[in-house]
Amino acid sequence: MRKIFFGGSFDPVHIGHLVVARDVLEELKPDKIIFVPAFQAPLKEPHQATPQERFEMLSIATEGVKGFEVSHMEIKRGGISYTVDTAQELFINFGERPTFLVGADSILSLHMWKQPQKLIRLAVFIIADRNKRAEDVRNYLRANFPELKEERDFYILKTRNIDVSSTEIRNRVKVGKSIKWLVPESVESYILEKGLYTKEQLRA
Ligand SMILES: Nc1ncnc2c1ncn2[C@@H]1O[C@H](COP(=O)(O)OP(=O)(O)OP(=O)(O)O)[C@@H](O)[C@H]1O
Ligand SMILES: O=C(O)c1ccc[n+]([C@@H]2O[C@H](COP(=O)([O-])O)[C@@H](O)[C@H]2O)c1
Repeated sequence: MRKIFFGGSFDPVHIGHLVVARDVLEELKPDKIIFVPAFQAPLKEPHQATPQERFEMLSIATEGVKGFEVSHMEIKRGGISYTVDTAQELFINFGERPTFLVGADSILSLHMWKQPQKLIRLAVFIIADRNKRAEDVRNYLRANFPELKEERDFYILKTRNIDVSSTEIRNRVKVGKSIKWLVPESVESYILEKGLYTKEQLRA
């Protein structure tokens, strides 16, 4: 496995994203994990930070980490960032099924994604078993996509469970609660510089 693509809104990137990517890097030893910030994630409200800001936060958070990269392919494409379109683009460029890393919570909505039947033929999924949901994921995939075979079309990988989401971070910011330690330290000065959140909201 040479490259693993990790899509998301990353609004903002948080330590949960970095820990899961690190666990997958150590376990599967791909050449690269490539973070792919969406221009606009499907099934989500418009993002708070701009695509450029989310790309830059990711670049700062992953700077100097061997094996981590950030791609602007979905930002460049614009519009709604459907994974099937990204998979198709990668398939054409590399001539093989691309591998996507997704959290267990996200894969459980696969039936609502654009052209899921086409997507599952085009791509392979590494599913990060967050919150011990491996059995839920297996049952869900068996019921909705019986043609998928574990260890061929999808892999379920145990990762550390860091209980944080970008929504929680944005909600904490709204009520003036600290987000220190939830976002990578290296991103804090960017956040302040861009006025995304205030100094008080980053306090320890
Ligand atoms: N704490 C976490 N641990 C493991 N995986 C995570 C974690 N948070 C998000 N992910 C996964 O990272 C990917 C990108 O997620 P995204 O950027 O949308 O973050 P999020 O924190 O889930 O955002 P939101 O709260 O806005 O839904 C998804 O596949 C998601 O399941
Ligand atoms: O293609 C779709 O219809 C689709 C629907 C929901 C989510 N996704 C992708 O799944 C990844 C995780 O997204 P999310 O919203 O579950 O955090 C991200 O790369 C999204 O673009 C893709």
